Amino acid sequence: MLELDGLGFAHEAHEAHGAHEAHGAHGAPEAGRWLFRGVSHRLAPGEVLTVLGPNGRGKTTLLRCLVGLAEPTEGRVRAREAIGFVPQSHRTTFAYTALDMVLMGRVRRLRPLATPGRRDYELALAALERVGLAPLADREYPTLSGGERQLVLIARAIAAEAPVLVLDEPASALDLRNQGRVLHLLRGLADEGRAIVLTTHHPDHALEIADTALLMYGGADVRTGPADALLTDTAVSALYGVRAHTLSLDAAQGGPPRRTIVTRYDQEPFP
Ligand SMILES: Nc1ncnc2c1ncn2[C@@H]1O[C@H](COP(=O)(O)OP(=O)(O)OP(=O)(O)O)[C@@H](O)[C@H]1O
Repeated sequence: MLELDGLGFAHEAHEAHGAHEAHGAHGAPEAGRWLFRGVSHRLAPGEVLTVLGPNGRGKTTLLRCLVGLAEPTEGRVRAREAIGFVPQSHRTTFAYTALDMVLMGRVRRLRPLATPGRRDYELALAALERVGLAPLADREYPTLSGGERQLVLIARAIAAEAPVLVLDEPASALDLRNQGRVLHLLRGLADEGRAIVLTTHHPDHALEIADTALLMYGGADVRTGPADALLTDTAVSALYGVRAHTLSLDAAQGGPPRRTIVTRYDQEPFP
C-alpha cells in the first residue's frame, strides 16, 4: 500500500548551521547531518506501524515525507492508494463547525463543484460518533478543546475513507480514556483492512496496537521489526536514555497475558 525505499532526510545546510560547512566535497550532506537514513518498509493492508524516537529525532519529518509534504533527501516513497493525514496540531480561526471540518474529509470524493450529499453527511456524522464527539457536531471548531480538536481531525480522516492513514501523535492531547478509545479505533480500522502509520511517545501504546515498530535511534540507526520483539525495556531505555521496565499484566477479557513498559522517574537516567 505504501512503500518506503531507502528514505533519508537531511535539512538544508543554511537552515541548520550555515551553508559553508554542511555539505561534503561531493555535495552530499555530511554523515552527522542526517535526521534519518535508510528507512525502508513495505506497509501492508491491516498493518499498524508505530514510529518512536526522542523529541526532534525526525518522526514528523518522516511522516511528512510519507504523505508528500516534504521531499526526502534520498530514497523514495511509492503510494498506490490515497493517504489520509492527521497532523499533530491544527488551529484555525475560521468558524467551521466540527461537522463541517469532518465533511472536508469528503472533498476528494466529490465531483468538481459538487456539494456534499446525504451519504457524505451520514459518513461524517458516523465518523464523529466513532470518536465520541457526535454531541459536539454543531460546535464551532475553534471553541473545542485541544483533545476535542484532535478527535475531530481523526474523524475527518476516517470520513475520507483513505486506505492508508498517517497520524502524528494522535493521542498526545487526549485523556486516558480517550487515548484508549483512539488506540482501539485505530486498531479496528486496521482490522477492517486499512494501513495505519502513527507516531507516539508511548511504548505502551505501540505494544497495545502495533504490528510493526520503527525506532529512530538517530541518523542511519533506524530499526524496524515486529513491535513485540523490538520493544524491549533495554531497547526503550537506550532509545530515550531512561530506565524503562517491563511489567506483566494479567490477561483481560479472555485475551492473552500482556506486557507493558513503564519508566522509573526516581532513578538516574540511563547512562
Ligand atoms: N527548517 C529546518 N531547518 C533545520 N532544522 C529543522 C528545520 N525544521 C525542523 N528542523 C529540526 O528537525 C528536527 C526534526 O524535527 P521533527 O519535527 O521531525 O521531530 P520529531 O521527532 O517529530 O519531534 P517531536 O517528538 O518533538 O515532535 C528537529 O530537531 C527540528 O528542530
